[in-house]
Amino acid sequence: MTDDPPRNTARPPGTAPPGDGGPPSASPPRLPALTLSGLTVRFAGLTALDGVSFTVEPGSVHAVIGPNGAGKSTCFNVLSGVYRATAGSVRLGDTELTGLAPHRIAALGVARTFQNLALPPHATVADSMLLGRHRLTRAGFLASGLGLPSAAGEARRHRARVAEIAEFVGLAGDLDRPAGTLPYGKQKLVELGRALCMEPRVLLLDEPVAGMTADERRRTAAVVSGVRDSLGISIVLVEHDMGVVMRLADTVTVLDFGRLIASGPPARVQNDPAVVRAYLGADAAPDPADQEPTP
Ligand SMILES: Nc1ncnc2c1ncn2[C@@H]1O[C@H](COP(=O)(O)OP(=O)(O)OP(=O)(O)O)[C@@H](O)[C@H]1O
Repeated sequence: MTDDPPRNTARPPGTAPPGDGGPPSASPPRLPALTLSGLTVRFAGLTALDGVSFTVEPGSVHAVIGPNGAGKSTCFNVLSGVYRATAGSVRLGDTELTGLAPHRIAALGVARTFQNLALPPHATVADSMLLGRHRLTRAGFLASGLGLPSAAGEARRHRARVAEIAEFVGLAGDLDRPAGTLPYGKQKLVELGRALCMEPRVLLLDEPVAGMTADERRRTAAVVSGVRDSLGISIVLVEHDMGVVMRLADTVTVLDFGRLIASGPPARVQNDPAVVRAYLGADAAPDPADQEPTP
């Protein structure tokens, strides 16, 4: 893969995607913040998330990091509706997401990618990405089945939007290839493209660069920052690659044993003694409480 930044050929979210019917608007509406308040998840005696609260500001990249077992995936699974919170809430703007089924949360504009590839193995890149437009499709089963002009027109508009998004993520030349035959890094970009095809307001990225070569990591990081900068979509990023986290994130929240131990700009969080201790062990950084007071 090359390392060119993505070209801004995609329309911002909320500006009438093809097939969605509404008028295009010149300036995108202000996107809502995603707010987690006191989020707690317990599994039979184990507290995987313990009263976690933070806000993902609109149009920002918010990384959630922490050692293995810290609760990052649990947090993602609650945000996307796969797990139910034991207590606390998740809101997108004024809309309560807590307890909604995954498809309802997706319909409200929260899209996610998965840690492991979840692409249909034989489908082309274009068809895999079209799956992301399912909820925006208006033509009924009958109209599509009978090949009515209205359905054909809508299908054409969806394919045009898929082509725009493919260009944005750097897959314009791969649309007709079976997704399963592409290099791993490009397959992950197909997943990202499919999530963008949902015209999301919030994108949840679960370890987007895991298993990639250095080149693929750079390319994917450039696409992710393009999604924020050009499309204004809020991104929640769970990622173990600290280089990518520090480069991309506007805010970093650190979890450890299900608790939030630090949250703030990357440079500050990186030097937080509690974070250093969580990653490197109890002896790695002095606890300020243990230090002799200076005379
Ligand atoms: N469905 C489940 N049932 C029981 N325990 C679970 C379940 N999902 C997660 N856990 C437990 O909750 C804790 C947090 O797990 P989680 O997968 O959220 O951590 P993580 O930070 O994503 O870890 P990793 O970086 O290894 O993926 C762990 O102790 C894990 O074993």
